[in-house]
Amino acid sequence: MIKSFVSLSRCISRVSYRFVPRALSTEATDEIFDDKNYDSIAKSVLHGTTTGHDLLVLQPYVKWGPQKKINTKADLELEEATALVSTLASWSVVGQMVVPLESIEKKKVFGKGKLEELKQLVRKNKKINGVFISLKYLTLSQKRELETLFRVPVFDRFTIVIQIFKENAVTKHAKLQVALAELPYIRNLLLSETSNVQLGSGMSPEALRCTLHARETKLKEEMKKCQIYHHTLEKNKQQRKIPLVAVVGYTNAGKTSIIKALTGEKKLQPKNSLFATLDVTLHQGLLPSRLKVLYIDTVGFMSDLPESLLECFVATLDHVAYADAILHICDGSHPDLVRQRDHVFKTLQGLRNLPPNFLDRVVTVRNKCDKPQTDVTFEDDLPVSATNGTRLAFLQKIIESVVMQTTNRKVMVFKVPMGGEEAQWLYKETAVCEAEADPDDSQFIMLKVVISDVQIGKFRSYFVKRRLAG
Ligand SMILES: Nc1nc2c(ncn2[C@@H]2O[C@H](COP(=O)(O)OP(=O)(O)OP(=O)(O)O)[C@@H](O)[C@H]2O)c(=O)[nH]1
Repeated sequence: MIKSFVSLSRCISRVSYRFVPRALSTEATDEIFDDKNYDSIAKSVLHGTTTGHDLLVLQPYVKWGPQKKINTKADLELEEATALVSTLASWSVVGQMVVPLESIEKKKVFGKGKLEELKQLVRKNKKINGVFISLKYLTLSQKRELETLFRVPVFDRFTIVIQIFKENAVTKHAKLQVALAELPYIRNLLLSETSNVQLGSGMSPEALRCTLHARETKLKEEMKKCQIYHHTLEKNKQQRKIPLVAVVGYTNAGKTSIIKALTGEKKLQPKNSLFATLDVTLHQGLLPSRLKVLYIDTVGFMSDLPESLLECFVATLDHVAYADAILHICDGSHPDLVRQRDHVFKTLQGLRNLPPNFLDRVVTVRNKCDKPQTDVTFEDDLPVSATNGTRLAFLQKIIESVVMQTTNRKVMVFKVPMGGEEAQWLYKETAVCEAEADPDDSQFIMLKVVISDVQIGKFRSYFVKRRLAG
């Protein structure tokens, strides 16, 4: 099962067009990222390479006690870890195993006996030129000890995921986020243990601190310059013209596919790849009443990601807090559905500035219902399929009812003069669902519209009050 998953994701072409709305796209100028001093430091700990690595993937698994994980199985975690590696172009998995432990050893991760076994395995197998230990972080001393023992570079989840982020970041905004995300990791790793462990970069801790600080300042300045996207959202939020629907979910659940199906936006290119979307993008769609909405495609979630990596990306989720509806996409065919679903809910609840009754805005759908499903069911989740369109029309109705409620919109019928300024205003400012001539008076038209309280107020002051005053 694991093998077939890995080979499937390998077969999928990685060369695909990523759509970034024109106004939000900013080509990266590479000078900002080109910093030789910093690059040598980063290389010494991240082992980034363009030629890739052939990895042995080890999934440590605590059998009991407080470190034991609930809601998942070691095999599923191993599957996710191998899928992470397979996401990287020119990296591959040459071996994979779950390593049962009584607890995670502070110094060397594994106990003495297990370590000896692994050392023999790695040294004997010439195909292995790196080991991925699927834990959030390894300390510098753990990394160095294991690298000395195995004689190949050792990676943790941070170093693998940061590679994926680097490969997938398209816009300058995303590239800056990734560059900022790795700084705390490098700082913690290199500066927390300098007394016992060689830095490897040949720099004094002070020089290292200065280099990291200078880079952070430079990246943050650049980041400020490229906030176009956030301004667009902010502006929309203030004007509250077009409702926002944030689409969130575990990575690879089908967020982009659902948006593509709901908007008919042909350029969107879903990928069978983890963290394919790193740039938060906006896509316009129409609800059944012809009300326009903006769908926001967001960065996929994944559990066991280091906090420093998430922090930068949580900023991209800020707008979720003021979205009018939140569409939570789950992959109903995934064996680890329960853990993935829980993780997304927990992350959502941890977001800043959440409005009261935030959960009332969340519509949870169980995507990929065209595939064999895991046997766990959640009563309220709507089974849909982005691939064959199952229940998408019904989903749009649900989104509409949530949006209508949160934005105080309602359906109203206006009888206005045919071709008059009231009719023009209603066509411009509201969503007109139906229009028909008044059967009793052909000079008038009946417009059925979706209109917000604010718009009703405006209509009154523009037309009704004026008419009464006149
Ligand atoms: N069978 C089936 N496959 C689907 C469905 N929806 C999406 N997929 C596939 O699932 C994979 C991931 O889809 P995406 O839409 O890129 O997923 P995502 O959640 O946006 O992924 P990230 O950007 O990595 O977080 C792609 O190979 C899709 O073709 C579905 O309803 N049925």
